[in-house]
Amino acid sequence: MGIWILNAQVVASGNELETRHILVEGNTIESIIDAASGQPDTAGHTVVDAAGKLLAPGLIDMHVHLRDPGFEHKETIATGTRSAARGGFTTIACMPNTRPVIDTVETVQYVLDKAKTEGVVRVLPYGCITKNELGRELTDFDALKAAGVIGYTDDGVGVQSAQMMKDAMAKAASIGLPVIAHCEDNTLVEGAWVSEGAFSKKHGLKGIPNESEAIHVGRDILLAEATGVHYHVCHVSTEQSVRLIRHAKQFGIKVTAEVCPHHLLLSDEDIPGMDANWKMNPPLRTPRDVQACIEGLLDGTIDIVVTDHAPHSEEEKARGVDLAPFGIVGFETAFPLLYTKFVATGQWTLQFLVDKMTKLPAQVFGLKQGTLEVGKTADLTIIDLEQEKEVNPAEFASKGRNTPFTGWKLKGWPAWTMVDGKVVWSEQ
Ligand SMILES: NC(=O)N[C@@H](CC(=O)O)C(=O)O
Ligand SMILES: [Zn+2]
Ligand SMILES: [Zn+2]
Repeated sequence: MGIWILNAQVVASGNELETRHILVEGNTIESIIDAASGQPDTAGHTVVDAAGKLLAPGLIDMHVHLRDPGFEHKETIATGTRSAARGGFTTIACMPNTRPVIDTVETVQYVLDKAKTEGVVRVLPYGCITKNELGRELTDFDALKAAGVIGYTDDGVGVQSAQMMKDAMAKAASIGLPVIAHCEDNTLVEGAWVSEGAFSKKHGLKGIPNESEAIHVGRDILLAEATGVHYHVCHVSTEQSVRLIRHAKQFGIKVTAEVCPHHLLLSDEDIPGMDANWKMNPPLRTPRDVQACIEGLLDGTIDIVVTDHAPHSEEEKARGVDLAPFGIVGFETAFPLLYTKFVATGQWTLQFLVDKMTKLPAQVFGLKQGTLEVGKTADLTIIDLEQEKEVNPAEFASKGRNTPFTGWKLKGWPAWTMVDGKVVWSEQ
């Protein structure tokens, strides 16, 4: 007995949709048939009616924070993966800035075990570049790889020493895994929480300059060229970073990059006041930077979209902008935000958005998921492109409520998520 998904709208190309019936048996996509050839015999099978809704490969998010172990008051693997499922994600890659950080085989094992027993989506862990993310000593890359990490990163902080980064890249290159970099030069940031721009000027605040990010991007591109590593840039937010990555790609350097919905949709000029739900790292930059990120995504300089889902407790976010931690949640608003603001407005095709969240992340990180094909594992997402509702953090499956998008009226809400042939979330 399998599951027939009937009358699903699948992306053909551009904005063109085709109606398909899809049979899932066990954990596999058994057949995909053209609806024009008639209704299949569904006797003995479960039927899911997807009429009028988009069926896409399960969304993939290569940059998320699950907070487990150590910060379970912010999120757990159980709540974080449910939040991901609700956002239409079926594969997520989690950052190692937990407590303890993911810098030992035991912690990798803990995350993988917990994901298997309590998680509802695929969880791929990253391991730290340096022990405790302190930037002083490299972790055991070989042991972490054997334990199952898919790349190395000190996300949350930048690797300050160029020599340390070069050693990390050389080692990662020798064992065929990528280095994923949070790009931030601490000496240029010191205590600021917003970028240098209209908001910081208006309020007389010290601003974070664009160079604090781009200086690392430039440095690391040169180190990637020297070592031959696959270098992936986290949460690109500045015009200068986009320019450097574009140039590096033209030179054939193995660099890839990601951008978050908030850096495509918000600038520092949108910050309403001293509200920590608008505090994230990197900060919201100027409208010019937002434009550069959009252009970078459109011309392929930026390869993929990620959420950087970064839940914090309400109590932590209420400490005031100086003391509150950086970060906003992202799983449950990512697709509706980008669909409503870029696809429904005619700026991007639906195919472009779906590819940036499925096929391309799979390609960049060498995953077998990300496409809709017979014989593949059934990781699927049904999205209601027409349903319109307001962002309401009280409805989130995440423990985090920290979002600047509260009250935004959006379309394109995920309605049903399947991982490995099992329905892990359904609107009804
Ligand atoms: N993005 C954030 O603002 N915060 C992240 C860290 C990070 O992604 O650098 C976090 O762990 O909270
Ligand atoms: Zn980061
Ligand atoms: Zn992050």
